[in-house]
Amino acid sequence: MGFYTNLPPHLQEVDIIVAGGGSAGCIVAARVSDADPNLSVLLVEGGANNDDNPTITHPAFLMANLAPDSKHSLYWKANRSNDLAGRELIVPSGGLLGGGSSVNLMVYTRPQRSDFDSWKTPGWSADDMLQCMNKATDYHHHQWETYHGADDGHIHGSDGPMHVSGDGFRSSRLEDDFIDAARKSGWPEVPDLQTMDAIDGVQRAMRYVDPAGRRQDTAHQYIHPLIADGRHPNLHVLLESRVVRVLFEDKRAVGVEFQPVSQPSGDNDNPPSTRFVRAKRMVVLSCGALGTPGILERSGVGDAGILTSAGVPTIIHSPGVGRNYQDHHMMIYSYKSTLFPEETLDAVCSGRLSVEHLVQQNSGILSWNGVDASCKLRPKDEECVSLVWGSIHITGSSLDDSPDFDVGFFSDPEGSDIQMHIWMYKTQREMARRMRCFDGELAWTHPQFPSGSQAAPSTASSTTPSAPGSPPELAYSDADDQAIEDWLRKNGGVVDANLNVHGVQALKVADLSIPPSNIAANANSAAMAIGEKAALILINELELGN
Ligand SMILES: Cc1cc2nc3c(=O)[nH]c(=O)nc-3n(C[C@H](O)[C@H](O)[C@H](O)COP(=O)(O)OP(=O)(O)OC[C@H]3O[C@@H](n4cnc5c(N)ncnc54)[C@H](O)[C@@H]3O)c2cc1C
Repeated sequence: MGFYTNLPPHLQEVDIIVAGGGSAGCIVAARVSDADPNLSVLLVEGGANNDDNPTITHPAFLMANLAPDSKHSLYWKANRSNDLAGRELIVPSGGLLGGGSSVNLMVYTRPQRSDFDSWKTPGWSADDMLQCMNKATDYHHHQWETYHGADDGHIHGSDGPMHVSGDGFRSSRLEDDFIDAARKSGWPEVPDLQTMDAIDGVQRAMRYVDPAGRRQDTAHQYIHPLIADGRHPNLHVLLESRVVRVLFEDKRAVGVEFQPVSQPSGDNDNPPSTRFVRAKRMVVLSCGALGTPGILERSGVGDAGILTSAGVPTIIHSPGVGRNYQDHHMMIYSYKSTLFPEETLDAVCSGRLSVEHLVQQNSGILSWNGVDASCKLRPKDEECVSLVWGSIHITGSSLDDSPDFDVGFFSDPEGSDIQMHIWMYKTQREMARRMRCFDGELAWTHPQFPSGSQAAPSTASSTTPSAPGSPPELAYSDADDQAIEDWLRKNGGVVDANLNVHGVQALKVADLSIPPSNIAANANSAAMAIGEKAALILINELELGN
């Protein structure tokens, strides 16, 4: 059977609990349960099953999962921010089995080599992570690609569960138009921008969509096949059950407390009823960059001051938990075009074409995610450097206490992060203006320039720090530098290179909350690589399959 919304009596204790069934969590649970049939694995997911749900499997319905009332996404409300004109930003993340991979835009992009190497963590170099990304993917080369002999089969994966293709519906006229306009703006077409080295160009987009037009999410590609094949009775998935906290005995993780979604939330006088499940060998947290910090803090692992204010007894003072939140800022500027309606996703998104009609007709447009070209453009150093971090912390011990969530966007006192956006705005606008189908800006999605302005220029200013004062400079040896780096890492870090949470035993984290710094790409490939890496670490440590 494999899927439950009520934990059956025989599953009160398992070997491994994976909390959170998203991009990384599904991979961890599937790989370790497949490695050893004697190992019982329980994946606990807060959201619903995604199995064969048409709004998930058909790429064209992607916007339905991001509607304000969608049960497929979680919406994290940030604090009101003066840096954002007084707005309370909402950050979405996946909220059902498959997590972000079930609701994302399916764009296949990968980090740059320098992103991984800058983590400076043994075992997590760009070469290590390339192997993990490739383990997850089966890349279908498209007819337009010419590799100049570069791809000897090692750049992209060829036998992983997640198919990547450029097949299915494409709005070819628009795609060619954009690529041509980018070239006129000085950005050439590059056949493959996902080599981890290529940069400064535009590419015809590849997608996490298989050649038959189905979304590739980690639940459909890793979990469902194992549950269906009848050979993995050791893999169990508990759905609609939100993990509240990790249970500890003598600082060893021994299970989790969870709250079935069907339970009323309760209040101070009548707290919601919760349940428990025990893990004999390991608990792995994989609830995402916004979900995992709260679980750690409710469990007593976090900054002691924050835990005390929230009424949670401290088990380990770990000041890095919930700190250093970084994200990709996404701005959408829209343009009017001379395209025909069938060359856009408008009719699907607006509801002019119904889901039922399109599915009945098996329409080709169902396979389309609306992204036919993408680019990776690097501004010059003097144009911007963005190093702004936010944070997310609990304010109370219950799942329903709203987090204290500071996105940190645009909060750099030097303004470097906003300069990045100004650069991006101008760059994309020059491309759009060079497209043949360009028919003007959709004004309300653009900045409101003063009347009479030609919408010009605000240039980035160099923000070189002032020179040090009069004392002679200290001389540092390489070993001194390493010592400083180690101290900084320990002070801010939450997990070690094997994903163990500092200060406790039998607890690991495997999701996008662990990277020391952000990556320059859409994040799904990195999240999946973390899942593959975590599985390798667990299989090795627990000597599974031997
Ligand atoms: C709208 C959107 C569009 C995106 N587009 C792209 C794209 O085109 N290409 C790309 O590469 N990347 C894209 N991304 C990013 C990418 O999908 C995510 O970065 C990635 O899925 C994160 O993986 P994760 O494993 O860290 O977390 P998630 O995939 O978010 O997994 C976390 C899981 O934990 C569950 N959970 C949370 N709290 C609890 C709890 N208390 N108890 C139990 N379960 C819990 C959630 O329901 C979820 O299933 C997009 C993301 C979003 C939100």
